[in-house]
Amino acid sequence: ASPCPGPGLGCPPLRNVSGAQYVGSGYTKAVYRVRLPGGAAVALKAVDFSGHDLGSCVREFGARRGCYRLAAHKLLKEMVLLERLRHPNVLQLYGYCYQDSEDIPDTLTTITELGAPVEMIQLLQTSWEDRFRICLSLGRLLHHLAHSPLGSVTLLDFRPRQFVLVDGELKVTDLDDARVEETPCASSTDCILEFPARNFTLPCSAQGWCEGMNEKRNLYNAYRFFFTYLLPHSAPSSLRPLLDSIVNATGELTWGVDETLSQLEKVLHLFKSGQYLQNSSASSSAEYQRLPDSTIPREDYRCWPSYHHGSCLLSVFNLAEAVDVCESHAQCRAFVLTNQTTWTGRKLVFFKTGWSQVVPDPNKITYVRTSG
Ligand SMILES: Nc1ncnc2c1ncn2[C@@H]1O[C@H](COP(=O)(O)OP(=O)(O)OP(=O)(O)O)[C@@H](O)[C@H]1O
Repeated sequence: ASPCPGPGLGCPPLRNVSGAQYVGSGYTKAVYRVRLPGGAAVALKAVDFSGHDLGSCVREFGARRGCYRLAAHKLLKEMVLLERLRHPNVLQLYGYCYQDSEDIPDTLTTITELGAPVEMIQLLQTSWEDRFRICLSLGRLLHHLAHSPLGSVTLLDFRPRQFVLVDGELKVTDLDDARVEETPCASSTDCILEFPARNFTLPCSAQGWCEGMNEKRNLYNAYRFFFTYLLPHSAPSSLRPLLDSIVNATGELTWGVDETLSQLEKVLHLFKSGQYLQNSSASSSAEYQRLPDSTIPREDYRCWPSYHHGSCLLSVFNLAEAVDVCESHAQCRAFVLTNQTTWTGRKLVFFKTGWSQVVPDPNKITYVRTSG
Protein backbone atom coordinates (compact mmCIF):
# COMPACT_ATOMS: atom_id res chain seq x y z
CA ALA A 1 0.00 0.00 0.00
CA SER A 2 3.00 2.27 0.45
CA PRO A 3 3.91 4.55 -2.47
CA CYS A 4 6.60 3.32 -4.84
CA PRO A 5 9.84 5.21 -4.57
CA GLY A 6 10.79 7.17 -7.64
CA PRO A 7 13.86 6.39 -9.75
CA GLY A 8 17.21 7.96 -8.99
CA LEU A 9 17.20 7.65 -5.21
CA GLY A 10 20.49 8.64 -3.60
CA CYS A 11 21.92 9.06 -0.11
CA PRO A 12 19.48 11.61 1.40
CA PRO A 13 16.52 9.22 1.96
CA LEU A 14 18.85 6.64 3.55
CA ARG A 15 19.63 9.05 6.41
CA ASN A 16 16.07 8.79 7.71
CA VAL A 17 15.11 5.18 7.17
CA SER A 18 13.18 3.28 9.82
CA GLY A 19 12.60 -0.31 10.90
CA ALA A 20 15.78 -1.81 9.39
CA GLN A 21 15.53 -5.60 9.32
CA TYR A 22 18.09 -8.12 8.15
CA VAL A 23 16.66 -10.10 5.21
CA GLY A 24 19.46 -12.39 4.14
CA SER A 25 23.01 -12.69 3.00
CA GLY A 26 25.11 -14.81 0.71
CA TYR A 27 28.81 -15.16 0.07
CA THR A 28 29.44 -11.46 -0.52
CA LYS A 29 26.45 -9.26 0.20
CA ALA A 30 23.95 -8.62 2.96
CA VAL A 31 20.41 -7.42 2.36
CA TYR A 32 18.27 -5.29 4.71
CA ARG A 33 14.65 -4.25 4.52
CA VAL A 34 14.03 -0.61 5.44
CA ARG A 35 11.19 1.88 5.27
CA LEU A 36 11.99 5.16 3.48
CA PRO A 37 10.74 8.49 4.83
CA GLY A 38 7.79 8.40 2.36
CA GLY A 39 6.67 5.03 3.76
CA ALA A 40 7.84 2.73 0.95
CA ALA A 41 9.64 -0.48 1.97
CA VAL A 42 12.79 -1.16 -0.05
CA ALA A 43 15.81 -3.47 0.03
CA LEU A 44 19.29 -2.14 0.75
CA LYS A 45 22.20 -4.26 -0.41
CA ALA A 46 25.79 -3.76 0.69
CA VAL A 47 28.99 -5.77 1.02
CA ASP A 48 28.68 -7.96 4.11
CA PHE A 49 31.52 -6.88 6.43
CA SER A 50 31.23 -10.18 8.29
CA GLY A 51 30.68 -12.18 5.10
CA HIS A 52 32.79 -15.01 3.73
CA ASP A 53 34.12 -13.10 0.71
CA LEU A 54 35.52 -10.14 2.64
CA GLY A 55 36.66 -12.34 5.56
CA SER A 56 38.66 -14.79 3.48
CA CYS A 57 40.29 -11.99 1.45
CA VAL A 58 41.32 -10.10 4.59
CA ARG A 59 42.71 -13.31 6.12
CA GLU A 60 44.76 -13.97 3.00
CA PHE A 61 45.93 -10.46 2.10
CA GLY A 62 45.34 -8.42 5.25
CA ALA A 63 44.22 -5.46 3.14
CA ARG A 64 40.79 -4.46 4.36
CA ARG A 65 40.22 -1.55 2.00
CA GLY A 66 41.50 -3.43 -1.02
CA CYS A 67 39.38 -6.45 -0.13
CA TYR A 68 36.36 -4.20 0.27
CA ARG A 69 36.91 -2.78 -3.22
CA LEU A 70 37.19 -6.27 -4.68
CA ALA A 71 33.92 -7.35 -3.07
CA ALA A 72 32.18 -4.07 -3.89
CA HIS A 73 33.06 -4.65 -7.53
CA LYS A 74 30.48 -7.48 -7.54
CA LEU A 75 27.82 -5.19 -6.14
CA LEU A 76 28.73 -2.52 -8.68
CA LYS A 77 28.55 -5.04 -11.52
CA GLU A 78 25.16 -6.19 -10.30
CA MET A 79 23.91 -2.61 -10.09
CA VAL A 80 25.04 -1.85 -13.65
CA LEU A 81 23.39 -5.03 -14.92
CA LEU A 82 20.11 -4.35 -13.07
CA GLU A 83 20.04 -0.98 -14.79
CA ARG A 84 21.04 -2.19 -18.27
CA LEU A 85 18.75 -5.23 -18.19
CA ARG A 86 15.62 -3.47 -16.96
CA HIS A 87 12.60 -5.77 -17.36
CA PRO A 88 9.49 -6.67 -15.32
CA ASN A 89 11.31 -9.85 -14.21
CA VAL A 90 14.56 -8.14 -13.27
CA LEU A 91 14.55 -6.56 -9.82
CA GLN A 92 14.09 -2.83 -10.13
CA LEU A 93 17.00 -0.63 -9.09
CA TYR A 94 15.79 2.54 -7.36
CA GLY A 95 19.19 4.07 -6.75
CA TYR A 96 22.45 3.91 -4.86
CA CYS A 97 24.53 5.72 -2.30
CA TYR A 98 28.27 6.03 -1.70
CA GLN A 99 29.11 6.90 1.88
CA ASP A 100 31.94 6.36 4.37
CA SER A 101 31.33 3.41 6.62
CA GLU A 102 33.44 2.19 9.53
CA ASP A 103 36.99 2.99 8.39
CA ILE A 104 36.26 2.55 4.69
CA PRO A 105 35.57 5.51 2.42
CA ASP A 106 32.91 5.44 -0.28
CA THR A 107 31.15 2.16 0.50
CA LEU A 108 28.35 1.34 -1.91
CA THR A 109 24.74 0.62 -0.92
CA THR A 110 22.20 -0.19 -3.61
CA ILE A 111 18.49 0.53 -3.19
CA THR A 112 16.12 -1.88 -4.91
CA GLU A 113 12.63 -3.20 -4.93
CA LEU A 114 11.93 -5.45 -1.95
CA GLY A 115 11.06 -9.08 -2.58
CA ALA A 116 10.44 -12.25 -0.63
CA PRO A 117 12.90 -15.14 -0.91
CA VAL A 118 11.78 -18.05 -3.08
CA GLU A 119 10.87 -20.95 -0.80
CA MET A 120 10.41 -24.11 -2.85
CA ILE A 121 8.52 -26.01 -0.13
CA GLN A 122 6.06 -23.13 0.16
CA LEU A 123 5.66 -22.91 -3.62
CA LEU A 124 4.79 -26.59 -3.84
CA GLN A 125 1.84 -25.88 -1.54
CA THR A 126 0.39 -23.05 -3.63
CA SER A 127 -2.12 -23.25 -6.48
CA TRP A 128 -1.03 -24.36 -9.93
CA GLU A 129 -2.05 -20.94 -11.23
CA ASP A 130 0.50 -19.24 -8.95
CA ARG A 131 3.21 -21.80 -9.71
CA PHE A 132 2.57 -21.37 -13.42
CA ARG A 133 3.00 -17.61 -12.97
CA ILE A 134 6.50 -18.22 -11.63
CA CYS A 135 7.40 -20.47 -14.58
CA LEU A 136 6.00 -17.96 -17.05
CA SER A 137 7.94 -15.13 -15.31
CA LEU A 138 11.06 -17.23 -15.69
CA GLY A 139 10.32 -17.95 -19.37
CA ARG A 140 9.89 -14.21 -20.02
CA LEU A 141 13.08 -13.42 -18.12
CA LEU A 142 15.13 -15.98 -20.04
CA HIS A 143 13.76 -14.67 -23.32
CA HIS A 144 14.78 -11.16 -22.32
CA LEU A 145 18.26 -12.32 -21.24
CA ALA A 146 18.76 -14.22 -24.51
CA HIS A 147 17.90 -11.09 -26.54
CA SER A 148 19.23 -8.41 -24.21
CA PRO A 149 20.91 -5.22 -25.46
CA LEU A 150 24.17 -6.63 -24.06
CA GLY A 151 23.92 -9.91 -25.99
CA SER A 152 22.82 -13.30 -24.68
CA VAL A 153 23.24 -13.18 -20.89
CA THR A 154 23.75 -16.38 -18.90
CA LEU A 155 23.46 -16.74 -15.14
CA LEU A 156 26.44 -18.83 -14.05
CA ASP A 157 25.09 -19.14 -10.53
CA PHE A 158 21.46 -20.09 -11.14
CA ARG A 159 19.69 -21.27 -8.03
CA PRO A 160 16.28 -20.42 -6.55
CA ARG A 161 18.02 -18.18 -3.99
CA GLN A 162 19.13 -15.80 -6.76
CA PHE A 163 15.46 -14.92 -7.30
CA VAL A 164 12.82 -13.22 -5.20
CA LEU A 165 9.05 -12.90 -5.49
CA VAL A 166 7.44 -9.48 -5.85
CA ASP A 167 3.62 -9.63 -5.79
CA GLY A 168 3.74 -13.19 -7.13
CA GLU A 169 6.15 -12.39 -9.99
CA LEU A 170 9.58 -13.99 -10.07
CA LYS A 171 12.45 -11.50 -10.40
CA VAL A 172 16.16 -12.09 -10.59
CA THR A 173 18.13 -10.22 -7.94
CA ASP A 174 21.63 -11.66 -7.85
CA LEU A 175 23.35 -10.73 -11.10
CA ASP A 176 26.97 -10.66 -9.99
CA ASP A 177 27.62 -13.97 -11.73
CA ALA A 178 26.00 -13.01 -15.04
CA ARG A 179 28.12 -13.42 -18.17
CA VAL A 180 27.61 -12.19 -21.71
CA GLU A 181 30.45 -13.72 -23.73
CA GLU A 182 29.64 -16.98 -25.51
CA THR A 183 32.20 -19.77 -25.17
CA PRO A 184 34.80 -19.82 -27.97
CA CYS A 185 35.34 -23.18 -29.71
CA ALA A 186 37.27 -25.02 -32.40
CA SER A 187 34.86 -27.96 -32.53
CA SER A 188 31.78 -29.21 -30.70
CA THR A 189 33.98 -31.03 -28.20
CA ASP A 190 34.69 -27.57 -26.76
CA CYS A 191 30.97 -26.98 -26.30
CA ILE A 192 30.06 -29.25 -23.45
CA LEU A 193 27.40 -27.95 -21.11
CA GLU A 194 27.94 -29.72 -17.81
CA PHE A 195 25.35 -30.26 -15.10
CA PRO A 196 25.51 -32.58 -12.09
CA ALA A 197 23.09 -35.13 -13.59
CA ARG A 198 23.93 -34.86 -17.30
CA ASN A 199 25.99 -33.18 -19.99
CA PHE A 200 25.04 -31.77 -23.39
CA THR A 201 27.25 -31.22 -26.41
CA LEU A 202 26.27 -28.14 -28.42
CA PRO A 203 27.36 -27.26 -31.98
CA CYS A 204 30.36 -25.02 -32.62
CA SER A 205 29.38 -22.27 -35.07
CA ALA A 206 31.42 -21.31 -38.16
CA GLN A 207 32.35 -18.11 -36.30
CA GLY A 208 33.93 -20.20 -33.53
CA TRP A 209 31.31 -19.79 -30.76
CA CYS A 210 29.33 -22.49 -29.00
CA GLU A 211 25.88 -21.93 -30.44
CA GLY A 212 23.20 -20.93 -27.98
CA MET A 213 25.24 -22.08 -25.01
CA ASN A 214 24.30 -19.11 -22.81
CA GLU A 215 20.57 -19.43 -23.32
CA LYS A 216 20.63 -23.22 -23.05
CA ARG A 217 22.49 -23.09 -19.74
CA ASN A 218 19.75 -20.82 -18.39
CA LEU A 219 17.04 -23.02 -19.85
CA TYR A 220 18.28 -26.28 -18.41
CA ASN A 221 18.69 -24.62 -15.01
CA ALA A 222 15.12 -23.32 -15.28
CA TYR A 223 14.05 -26.91 -16.02
CA ARG A 224 15.95 -28.53 -13.18
CA PHE A 225 15.19 -25.99 -10.44
CA PHE A 226 11.72 -24.76 -11.42
CA PHE A 227 9.78 -26.31 -14.34
CA THR A 228 10.12 -29.93 -13.30
CA TYR A 229 8.73 -29.20 -9.81
CA LEU A 230 6.26 -26.43 -10.50
CA LEU A 231 4.73 -26.89 -13.96
CA PRO A 232 2.91 -30.23 -14.20
CA HIS A 233 1.91 -30.95 -10.60
CA SER A 234 -1.92 -30.54 -10.14
CA ALA A 235 -2.34 -28.66 -13.41
CA PRO A 236 -5.72 -28.71 -15.21
CA SER A 237 -5.77 -32.11 -16.91
CA SER A 238 -6.34 -30.78 -20.44
CA LEU A 239 -3.12 -28.73 -20.13
CA ARG A 240 -1.01 -31.63 -18.95
CA PRO A 241 0.18 -32.84 -22.40
CA LEU A 242 1.37 -29.35 -23.32
CA LEU A 243 3.02 -28.85 -19.91
CA ASP A 244 4.68 -32.27 -20.11
CA SER A 245 6.05 -31.37 -23.52
CA ILE A 246 7.54 -28.14 -22.09
CA VAL A 247 9.15 -30.06 -19.23
CA ASN A 248 10.50 -32.74 -21.58
CA ALA A 249 11.79 -30.34 -24.23
CA THR A 250 13.58 -28.14 -21.69
CA GLY A 251 14.96 -31.20 -19.89
CA GLU A 252 16.36 -32.48 -23.20
CA LEU A 253 17.25 -29.01 -24.49
CA THR A 254 15.42 -29.71 -27.73
CA TRP A 255 13.87 -26.23 -27.72
CA GLY A 256 15.51 -22.86 -27.35
CA VAL A 257 14.22 -20.05 -25.18
CA ASP A 258 11.95 -18.58 -27.91
CA GLU A 259 10.01 -21.79 -28.46
CA THR A 260 9.79 -22.44 -24.72
CA LEU A 261 8.34 -19.00 -24.08
CA SER A 262 5.86 -19.27 -26.93
CA GLN A 263 4.59 -22.59 -25.52
CA LEU A 264 4.31 -21.08 -22.01
CA GLU A 265 2.37 -18.13 -23.46
CA LYS A 266 0.12 -20.63 -25.25
CA VAL A 267 -0.64 -22.31 -21.91
CA LEU A 268 -1.47 -18.88 -20.47
CA HIS A 269 -3.84 -18.18 -23.35
CA LEU A 270 -5.62 -21.54 -23.02
CA PHE A 271 -5.97 -21.01 -19.29
CA LYS A 272 -7.07 -17.37 -19.38
CA SER A 273 -9.57 -17.83 -22.17
CA GLY A 274 -11.20 -20.83 -20.51
CA GLN A 275 -10.42 -23.04 -23.52
CA TYR A 276 -8.82 -25.58 -21.19
CA LEU A 277 -12.35 -26.29 -19.87
CA GLN A 278 -13.65 -27.59 -23.21
CA ASN A 279 -13.63 -31.22 -22.25
CA SER A 280 -14.70 -30.83 -18.65
CA SER A 281 -18.03 -32.21 -17.46
CA ALA A 282 -20.12 -29.07 -17.14
CA SER A 283 -23.26 -31.20 -17.34
CA SER A 284 -24.30 -31.63 -13.72
CA SER A 285 -27.81 -32.54 -12.64
CA ALA A 286 -27.53 -30.37 -9.53
CA GLU A 287 -29.33 -27.06 -9.43
CA TYR A 288 -28.18 -23.96 -7.64
CA GLN A 289 -30.20 -20.97 -6.54
CA ARG A 290 -28.63 -17.54 -6.95
CA LEU A 291 -28.83 -15.19 -3.94
CA PRO A 292 -27.40 -11.83 -5.09
CA ASP A 293 -25.69 -9.42 -2.65
CA SER A 294 -25.19 -12.06 0.01
CA THR A 295 -22.60 -14.27 1.63
CA ILE A 296 -22.33 -17.20 4.05
CA PRO A 297 -20.17 -16.04 6.98
CA ARG A 298 -19.22 -19.46 8.39
CA GLU A 299 -19.77 -23.09 7.29
CA ASP A 300 -16.27 -23.37 5.89
CA TYR A 301 -14.26 -26.44 5.10
CA ARG A 302 -10.63 -26.80 4.17
CA CYS A 303 -9.46 -27.78 0.73
CA TRP A 304 -6.24 -27.81 -1.18
CA PRO A 305 -4.74 -25.57 -2.53
CA SER A 306 -6.89 -22.92 -0.89
CA TYR A 307 -5.93 -19.23 -1.12
CA HIS A 308 -7.13 -18.87 2.47
CA HIS A 309 -6.08 -20.87 5.48
CA GLY A 310 -9.05 -22.49 7.24
CA SER A 311 -11.53 -22.13 4.38
CA CYS A 312 -11.85 -23.34 0.81
CA LEU A 313 -11.10 -20.39 -1.47
CA LEU A 314 -10.33 -21.33 -5.04
CA SER A 315 -10.23 -19.55 -8.39
CA VAL A 316 -12.61 -20.44 -11.22
CA PHE A 317 -13.01 -19.33 -14.82
CA ASN A 318 -16.81 -19.07 -14.68
CA LEU A 319 -19.96 -20.19 -12.88
CA ALA A 320 -19.95 -23.58 -14.61
CA GLU A 321 -16.48 -24.29 -13.25
CA ALA A 322 -17.58 -23.23 -9.74
CA VAL A 323 -20.46 -25.73 -10.00
CA ASP A 324 -18.04 -28.41 -11.20
CA VAL A 325 -15.73 -27.77 -8.24
CA CYS A 326 -18.62 -27.84 -5.75
CA GLU A 327 -19.90 -31.11 -7.27
CA SER A 328 -16.44 -32.64 -6.95
CA HIS A 329 -16.20 -31.85 -3.19
CA ALA A 330 -18.31 -34.19 -1.00
CA GLN A 331 -18.81 -31.44 1.66
CA CYS A 332 -19.88 -28.69 -0.72
CA ARG A 333 -23.49 -27.43 -0.49
CA ALA A 334 -23.02 -23.82 -1.54
CA PHE A 335 -20.49 -21.35 -2.81
CA VAL A 336 -19.92 -17.60 -2.64
CA LEU A 337 -18.62 -15.69 -5.62
CA THR A 338 -16.41 -12.74 -4.57
CA ASN A 339 -15.47 -9.71 -6.64
CA GLN A 340 -11.77 -10.52 -6.22
CA THR A 341 -9.74 -11.93 -9.08
CA THR A 342 -6.40 -13.65 -9.46
CA TRP A 343 -3.53 -12.49 -11.69
CA THR A 344 -5.12 -14.20 -14.73
CA GLY A 345 -8.48 -12.56 -14.03
CA ARG A 346 -10.16 -15.66 -12.58
CA LYS A 347 -12.78 -15.15 -9.88
CA LEU A 348 -12.13 -16.21 -6.30
CA VAL A 349 -14.90 -18.37 -4.84
CA PHE A 350 -15.49 -19.64 -1.29
CA PHE A 351 -16.91 -23.16 -1.14
CA LYS A 352 -19.18 -23.92 1.83
CA THR A 353 -20.60 -26.93 3.71
CA GLY A 354 -24.09 -25.40 4.07
CA TRP A 355 -26.16 -22.24 4.02
CA SER A 356 -27.96 -22.12 7.34
CA GLN A 357 -26.93 -18.47 7.71
CA VAL A 358 -26.88 -16.15 4.73
CA VAL A 359 -26.15 -12.46 5.37
CA PRO A 360 -26.19 -9.37 3.12
CA ASP A 361 -22.95 -8.42 1.35
CA PRO A 362 -23.06 -6.08 -1.65
CA ASN A 363 -19.81 -7.48 -3.12
CA LYS A 364 -20.70 -11.17 -3.18
CA ILE A 365 -23.17 -13.56 -4.75
CA THR A 366 -24.18 -16.78 -3.00
CA TYR A 367 -25.21 -19.93 -4.86
CA VAL A 368 -26.91 -22.66 -2.84
CA ARG A 369 -27.43 -26.23 -3.93
CA THR A 370 -31.15 -26.92 -4.12
CA SER A 371 -31.38 -30.33 -5.82
CA GLY A 372 -29.54 -33.14 -7.53
N1 LIG B 1 15.55 -7.31 -3.13
C1 LIG B 1 15.53 -8.31 -2.25
N2 LIG B 1 14.46 -8.49 -1.46
C2 LIG B 1 14.44 -9.48 -0.55
N3 LIG B 1 15.43 -10.36 -0.38
C3 LIG B 1 16.53 -10.24 -1.13
C4 LIG B 1 16.64 -9.21 -2.11
N4 LIG B 1 17.84 -9.34 -2.72
C5 LIG B 1 18.44 -10.40 -2.15
N5 LIG B 1 17.67 -10.94 -1.20
C6 LIG B 1 18.02 -12.11 -0.35
O1 LIG B 1 19.30 -11.91 0.20
C7 LIG B 1 20.16 -13.01 -0.09
C8 LIG B 1 21.57 -12.51 -0.40
O2 LIG B 1 21.59 -11.67 -1.53
P1 LIG B 1 22.54 -11.97 -2.78
O3 LIG B 1 22.16 -13.29 -3.38
O4 LIG B 1 22.56 -10.81 -3.68
O5 LIG B 1 23.95 -12.08 -2.03
P2 LIG B 1 25.26 -12.85 -2.51
O6 LIG B 1 26.29 -12.57 -1.48
O7 LIG B 1 25.56 -12.50 -3.94
O8 LIG B 1 24.76 -14.32 -2.45
P3 LIG B 1 25.41 -15.61 -3.19
O9 LIG B 1 26.42 -16.14 -2.23
O10 LIG B 1 24.20 -16.49 -3.34
O11 LIG B 1 25.95 -15.12 -4.50
C9 LIG B 1 19.51 -13.76 -1.24
O12 LIG B 1 19.66 -15.12 -1.13
C10 LIG B 1 18.04 -13.36 -1.19
O13 LIG B 1 17.27 -14.37 -0.53
